[in-house]
Amino acid sequence: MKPTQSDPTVQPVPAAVVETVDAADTTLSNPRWAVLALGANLGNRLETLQGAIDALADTPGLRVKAVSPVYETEPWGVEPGSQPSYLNAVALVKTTLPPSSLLERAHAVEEAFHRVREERWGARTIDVDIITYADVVSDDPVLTLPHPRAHQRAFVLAPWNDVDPAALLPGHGAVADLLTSLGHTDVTPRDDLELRLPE
Ligand SMILES: Nc1ncnc2c1ncn2[C@@H]1O[C@H](COP(=O)(O)OP(=O)(O)OP(=O)(O)O)[C@@H](O)[C@H]1O
Ligand SMILES: Nc1nc2c(c(=O)[nH]1)N=C(CO)CN2
Repeated sequence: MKPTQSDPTVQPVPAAVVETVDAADTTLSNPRWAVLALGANLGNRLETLQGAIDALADTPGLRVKAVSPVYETEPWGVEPGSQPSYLNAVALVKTTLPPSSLLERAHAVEEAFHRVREERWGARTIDVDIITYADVVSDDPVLTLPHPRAHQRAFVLAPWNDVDPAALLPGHGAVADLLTSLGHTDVTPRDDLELRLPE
């Protein structure tokens, strides 16, 4: 960090101290893999998914490394026929952001696409969930890791399995096995649609 020129109260930090602090901050040199699930069932769903992926890619400290195929999926957890169907996809990212900052960024992206939170599992322009962050396990309700319902959701497991067939869901096992037991229930690949990996 450089001292600001304009603030006379800020003392210059000796270069050796900066180096020591940076070296201790393992996140700077140690990006973590995270799996993000995206879903949209209002508005122009594909455009919104792409916009959300592009916005995530514009985040300092975050690189989008892979984007899954797109699936058309039946709304999960609600009365059948009560909501439009979703488009779902998964993005694999590498990030130096800590989990809490990644969640903040996910929420900022949702807000940018006018996500409204009214009811649980209500229809939405965009939802960005953190499915895993490295091998972190946490039961904090603000950020539960892995996502507590990911193992029950073919709309997460099917696209995740496509981009990472060897993936493991901490505490639950291989994604491929979870998907086999669950079946590709209510999820259909949309081979006519494609999300771009940001440059
Ligand atoms: N792994 C996680 N990813 C995203 N949000 C999480 C996670 N764990 C806990 N949360 C919390 O859940 C709250 C509700 O999130 P959200 O409104 O996206 O839920 P939902 O998408 O409707 O349902 P679900 O949590 O079942 O996917 C968020 O404010 C967030 O703090
Ligand atoms: N098909 C589908 N159903 C859902 C989805 C979703 O993304 N796709 N998200 C939910 C809350 O996260 C609740 N139900």
